[in-house]
Amino acid sequence: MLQVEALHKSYGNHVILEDITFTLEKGDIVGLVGENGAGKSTLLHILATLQKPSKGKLTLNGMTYHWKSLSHIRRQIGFVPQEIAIWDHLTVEENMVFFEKLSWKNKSKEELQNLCLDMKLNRWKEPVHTLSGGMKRKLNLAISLIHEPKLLLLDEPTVGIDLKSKQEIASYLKDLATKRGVAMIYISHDMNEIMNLCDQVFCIGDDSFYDRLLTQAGQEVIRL
Ligand SMILES: Nc1ncnc2c1ncn2[C@@H]1O[C@H](COP(=O)(O)OP(=O)(O)OP(=O)(O)O)[C@@H](O)[C@H]1O
Repeated sequence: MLQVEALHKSYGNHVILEDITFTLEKGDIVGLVGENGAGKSTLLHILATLQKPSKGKLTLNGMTYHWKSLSHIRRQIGFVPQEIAIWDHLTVEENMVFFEKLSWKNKSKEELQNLCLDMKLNRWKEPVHTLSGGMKRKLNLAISLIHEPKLLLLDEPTVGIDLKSKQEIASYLKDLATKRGVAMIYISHDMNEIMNLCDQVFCIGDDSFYDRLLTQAGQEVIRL
């Protein structure tokens, strides 16, 4: 479903991503790990169409990323950014309705509320500024799923979320992958979370620390 061919990204002389090539199939859940500054968020931002690569070809479900016209690609992508991107002064309900209006799918309030409940968030009528950090992350996740994306890109989505909710969200995401064929790329520094959730793991950056750690633990690792 997703093909990434010979992707490069530089800022001036600073090469961040060099010759990245990989393929993702429907329902794949792939971890993306590497040390701070390895380029994980940069790669996810490019896949999410938020940054342009310096070179390389990207194809999603047969459609090539054309950087002047990305709406068809964007419809298929859900992105959970590292920074929480929600309206603090609105309630959970108002945030969900706001983002539903921006999306191209029509969802009833009941469906939107159920999505929050799937993320273990039950503060429907409460203003976001009264929520804990972990609850805001749950809302961030629920928002990314409103338009039923085919490819879900998650940048450290569960930082600060309690362990029980984390495990419940992981099983929800696994269901999305197996039942609806959603493919996911999941950045985390939590190797237990990565090993619990992901079928295989992509490692980037110069340091092979993660490769060794995960291989020793029996995880399938691919160095990009
Ligand atoms: N707009 C920018 N201009 C110049 N350099 C940038 C810019 N954005 C990111 N970088 C650099 O690109 C490199 C990769 O950053 P990126 O955020 O992708 O790393 P990361 O692997 O996600 O790190 P972390 O684990 O800390 O989140 C870093 O060296 C960073 O300083």
